[in-house]
Amino acid sequence: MDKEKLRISVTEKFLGYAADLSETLPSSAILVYADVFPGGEELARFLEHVRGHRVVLVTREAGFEGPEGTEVIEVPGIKLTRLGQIKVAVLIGVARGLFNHEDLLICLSGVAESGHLDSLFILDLESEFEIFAVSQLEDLREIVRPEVFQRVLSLAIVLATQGREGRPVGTCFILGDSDEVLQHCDQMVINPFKGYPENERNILDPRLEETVKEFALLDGAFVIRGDGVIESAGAYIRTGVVSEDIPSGLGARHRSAAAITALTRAVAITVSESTGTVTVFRNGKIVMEIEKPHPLGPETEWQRAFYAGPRAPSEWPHQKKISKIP
Ligand SMILES: Nc1ncnc2c1ncn2[C@@H]1O[C@H](COP(=O)(O)OP(=O)(O)OP(=O)(O)O)[C@@H](O)[C@H]1O
Repeated sequence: MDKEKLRISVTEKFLGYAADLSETLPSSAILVYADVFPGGEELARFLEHVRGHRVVLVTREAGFEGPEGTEVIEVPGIKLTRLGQIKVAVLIGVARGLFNHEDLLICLSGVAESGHLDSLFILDLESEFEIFAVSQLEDLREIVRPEVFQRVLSLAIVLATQGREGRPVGTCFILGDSDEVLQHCDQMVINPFKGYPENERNILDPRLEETVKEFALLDGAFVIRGDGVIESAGAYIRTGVVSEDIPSGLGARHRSAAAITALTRAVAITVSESTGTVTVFRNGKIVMEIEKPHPLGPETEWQRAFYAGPRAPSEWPHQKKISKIP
């Protein structure tokens, strides 16, 4: 069989299963990893099929506008595992208020740049405690702007995956409730952000990316206000008095991150130097862990035949046509 046809037919089959399931299950949304499509045609047919259902497209492409009637979640431009992509998308969705613990999601994913969908997950957010404790983040918007959470999560994933100058990096970002957080912190080193005007130290400013990555090499944690202003880097969290809720077996960085979220309303995002795992903490609990993807081995003949690579959504030839679907 022609390789291109084979890839498209697998993707279409998965889209077909998802469409059938959306009729059978009381699902609240279908999440589709949009970057795997070789063109926009299959998606256009799918959207016609599932008209009336909520479809959320997940993409690594900045500024991508989905076809009319769809919502878009932008995930970091980093290759993640299939489940990793879904986890990050759900996490950002919850932080933005798009999903909550009552949602049942049908999720379609695939290997980044493979050009086809190959995985279907059904996630009942209330019961997926092994994957994420969604309810811990539902009030997050009250203290952290969603775009700040999204930005820091992306930075953490980039640091975890790429490290700095070829070396792994470990760090911790504490977001929100920063006045209270600072009450539990001492400086490990001189605070490099001290004295700068607020508009020059906001994490949403893309010009700060390299600075933040550089200061991630310092011992200690970043303390960031809910609106993105970085209050401190190199902060040491005093973890003397903490609740018993904190998971056992954590190292000092992860333990201090859990502790500060038990003591305040902040959310903490850690990057582990030893494993490359990104962990999100709230209320002293682990909300989600995103494992570092392992580098792929040499391609097999089957993979070469199959993984021809998709086009970016903006390059889809049918982008114009599908944008008309209500
Ligand atoms: N209380 C704390 N507050 C802020 N940072 C801390 C604290 N304790 C440890 N750290 C930071 O964590 C670093 C690593 O500590 P440790 O290896 O014990 O933690 P870990 O949780 O195992 O993290 P990793 O997985 O990154 O190794 C320390 O060098 C220090 O920079």
